[in-house]
Amino acid sequence: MTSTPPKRAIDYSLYLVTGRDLLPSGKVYSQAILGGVTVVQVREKDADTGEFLTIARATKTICDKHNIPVIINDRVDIAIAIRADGVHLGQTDMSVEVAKKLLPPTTVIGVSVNNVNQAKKAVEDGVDYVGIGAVWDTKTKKLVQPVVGVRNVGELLDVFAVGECGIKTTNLLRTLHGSVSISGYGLDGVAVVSEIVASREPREVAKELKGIVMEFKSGLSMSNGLLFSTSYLGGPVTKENIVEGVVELMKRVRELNPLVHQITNNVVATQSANVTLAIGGSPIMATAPQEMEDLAKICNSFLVNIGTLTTTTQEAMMMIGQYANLQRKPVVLDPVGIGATQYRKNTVNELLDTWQATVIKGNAGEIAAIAGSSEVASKGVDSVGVGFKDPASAVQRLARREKSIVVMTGPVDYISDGITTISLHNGNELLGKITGSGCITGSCITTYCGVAASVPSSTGGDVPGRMVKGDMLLGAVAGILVLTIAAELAVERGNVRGPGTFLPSLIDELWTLDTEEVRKRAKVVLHST
Ligand SMILES: Nc1ncnc2c1ncn2[C@@H]1O[C@H](COP(=O)(O)OP(=O)(O)OP(=O)(O)O)[C@@H](O)[C@H]1O
Ligand SMILES: Cc1ncsc1CCO
Repeated sequence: MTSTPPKRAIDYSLYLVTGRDLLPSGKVYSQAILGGVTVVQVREKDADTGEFLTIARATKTICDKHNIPVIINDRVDIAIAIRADGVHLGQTDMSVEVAKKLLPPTTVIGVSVNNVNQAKKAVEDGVDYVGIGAVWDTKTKKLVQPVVGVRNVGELLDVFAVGECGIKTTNLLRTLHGSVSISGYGLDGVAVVSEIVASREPREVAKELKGIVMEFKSGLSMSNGLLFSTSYLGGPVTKENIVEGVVELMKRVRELNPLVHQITNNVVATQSANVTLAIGGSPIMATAPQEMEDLAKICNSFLVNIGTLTTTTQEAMMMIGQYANLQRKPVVLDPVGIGATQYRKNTVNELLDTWQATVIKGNAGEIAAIAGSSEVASKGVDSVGVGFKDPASAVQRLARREKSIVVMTGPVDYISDGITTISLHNGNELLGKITGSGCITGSCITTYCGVAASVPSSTGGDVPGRMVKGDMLLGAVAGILVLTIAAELAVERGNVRGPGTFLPSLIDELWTLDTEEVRKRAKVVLHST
């Protein structure tokens, strides 16, 4: 009996797609490989057969020297001729079934997929890997299929795994993070074209890309795929640990006076800045796109509130989130009134497709609109009705889908990072009677998240590969608890006669809030979902 030799095991971490661009000297090639490229695909869409063969052979010679596998795009005959390690087939190329008949059984076969049905078909056909793409729009090739988008990759990963297109050093970590599937699968690697090929420093670029992929993969395996979970409260997640964590954050904000950038609406800008000051932060409300890059460098955290969206603020919002992701600093999204207009919906979708939100905060109507649920309706910026039947599950599901902390406000507030789900039962109904109480909640959350990164974990550090360091779940809890407990105190003081006198009293109580009061009053419930 003869047994078939095994296929070559391929490390897909950094998958370079190229062709003659890196030949003939081969120097750039070697540099890219030395920098960390783990597999090369030769893709030549315009070359005739003789030319393709020459390019493929030359590539194989260089890759063999470095023991790097070579995959041929589309041309099964060329793969056979040069004894390539694999073949990559597009949806309009030769079928997997026919390719398998022609190729030696040791040849790895990969397929490009763009949606779940194509991924399922590839698995049925018994391919060795799938390339999901294009994840971002790309100038490298004319796209014949729609862009998948980072937030939709996870759904495909639950079927199968690997890399993609349109990846750059600037969006790589966000791509990896945003693609984790609901059940915790991540990409095995990423396919890169122009970022390396068009670079003057291919070795350096490859090294940087490889470093990010490896850091992410190690974090994902350390956290059993739950990389987007951000709780490490210094021990088990208990009510006591949560409240002590909040107290620590209150002290930190007062000590560190974090700089908190806020693009917010013009209804609440002044009260948001005052609330930020009252809890110990330093607000800067800036909306010009031209200043976003500078602000991203100096601020601790960022709030994006779409309450009075304009084309200018929309542009600034697109920019600040990307810069925040690059700086690995927290960015909080408040999708005010998202259910009211198509413009708001489209903008929020575009923002979430472009950058990773650390926290998404909204009332029940806003959370339902983002989740695509019709269970809760909105009226303008307000939520209508009693809310979700199972609010804890609703926030947990959305947190998993968006890989972010989700906060849903209301008489009871629900918070989840996709793993831990908490409800908070403090507050006063006057909070529902002033405009912008949700918006100031966003300012508080952003301020505490800005210092959460600086609170060392007593469990011994952070999981590598996260978008931001620090316990962002705790930052979100702190924002809500501080505001709602201060509201209780403001009303109990006795000089509040209605919404008009409530707001200044609330700001006073935030200013003087004692950590002991928070320990005493915090009503925290942990949910097992
Ligand atoms: N009836 C209530 N009882 C106690 N706390 C409340 C009540 N209503 C709202 N809150 C608190 O007020 C804060 C804001 O929540 P709310 O859901 O009212 O925001 P919102 O609808 O987005 O507000 P806005 O659109 O005016 O900014 C939360 O911290 C929440 O706990
Ligand atoms: C009333 C209102 N309109 C746009 S933003 C805002 C503040 C409360 O969300």
